[in-house]
Amino acid sequence: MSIQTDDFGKTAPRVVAAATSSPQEEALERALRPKQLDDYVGQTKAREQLEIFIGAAKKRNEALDHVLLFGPPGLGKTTLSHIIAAELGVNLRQTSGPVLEKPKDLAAILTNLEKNDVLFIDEIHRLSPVVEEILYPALEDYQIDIMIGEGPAARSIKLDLQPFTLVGATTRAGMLTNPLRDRFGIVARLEFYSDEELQRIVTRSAQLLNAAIAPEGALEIARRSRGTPRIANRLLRRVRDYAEVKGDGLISKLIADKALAMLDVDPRGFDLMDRKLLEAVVHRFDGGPVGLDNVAAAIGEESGTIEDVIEPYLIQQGFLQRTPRGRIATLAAYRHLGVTPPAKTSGTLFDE
Ligand SMILES: Nc1ncnc2c1ncn2[C@@H]1O[C@H](COP(=O)(O)OP(=O)(O)OP(=O)(O)O)[C@@H](O)[C@H]1O
Ligand SMILES: [Mg+2]
Repeated sequence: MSIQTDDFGKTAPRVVAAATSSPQEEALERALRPKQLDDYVGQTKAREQLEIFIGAAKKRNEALDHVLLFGPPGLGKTTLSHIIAAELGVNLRQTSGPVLEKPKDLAAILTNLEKNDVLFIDEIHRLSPVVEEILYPALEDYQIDIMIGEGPAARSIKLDLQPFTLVGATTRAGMLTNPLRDRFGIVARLEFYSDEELQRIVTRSAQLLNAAIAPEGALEIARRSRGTPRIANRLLRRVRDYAEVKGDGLISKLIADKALAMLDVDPRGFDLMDRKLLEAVVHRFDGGPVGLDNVAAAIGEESGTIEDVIEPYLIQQGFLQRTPRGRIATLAAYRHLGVTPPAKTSGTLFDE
């Protein structure tokens, strides 16, 4: 039994560069997904760690320690979980936090795992407390307590499980309960990719899609993908269409540039929502600091989406700062919008 995990609870309002994927896109993504650690570009730290721990677990014929993968959408958490199972040479069971409604849903999956299998729970921060409860002894002692029968005749029995590895993925590590977080032996934070890494991903994907691409064309797509492989692959497909209709099929820098401009992806890779957010902070809140909820109301977006999907890249790129008093637009944000920054600037406000 494997469970589809599509888009539970994820909002994907952005047409151009939403980092979350739609069900149709899932199928396309599967085709482009690297299958081995060697093909997994970037994330050097996470990859090196996993290489060692996977090697050691295999040598001892033991289950790999439980792994928590966290980071913004589209950076390769699901991909990495599949690779972990493939490298270990074991089965992968896939489910997600919101799908597991009752303890028995999880119990059914756990009791069916074979020795050293990988159980992948996506959006693990959305597990219900009662389900999480039965996960603790499973993770620690490979045992679960389940209730048999109902009413006065009900009793709890202990079941032994096969040793297994839980791979949990989340965009919000902060929302995990402490007892759950503490049970992961390996914690890997996925980072935004560099232009060069994304260029390699785009080039590889173009090959798989049989699309002709110039290195500068691949770089142009890479530079405008918000550090995110999912977006890079998505832009590649759109640019390929453009190249076929408006050009001779080759994805050159010029073609990529024109296609991306048509798609409203600006030279920094920001899309409409990114610009809307920066504009709101700059124009409506005088550059901040402004609280997340106020920004959310101003741009008509859920605060969770802003926090998980939109702002991490803006912060990483130095266009926005997250402070205890709220969000602040940096000098780079003013420049990007072509707005003159206010004359009076406190020192901390604009250190880039
Ligand atoms: N390191 C990588 N090398 C090559 N391609 C990658 C890499 N990481 C991700 N990709 C590509 O990006 C796509 C999206 O990755 P993936 O689905 O694993 O992201 P995710 O982190 O699970 O996102 P979400 O949080 O939305 O579930 C994959 O289809 C894959 O083709
Ligand atoms: Mg995923």
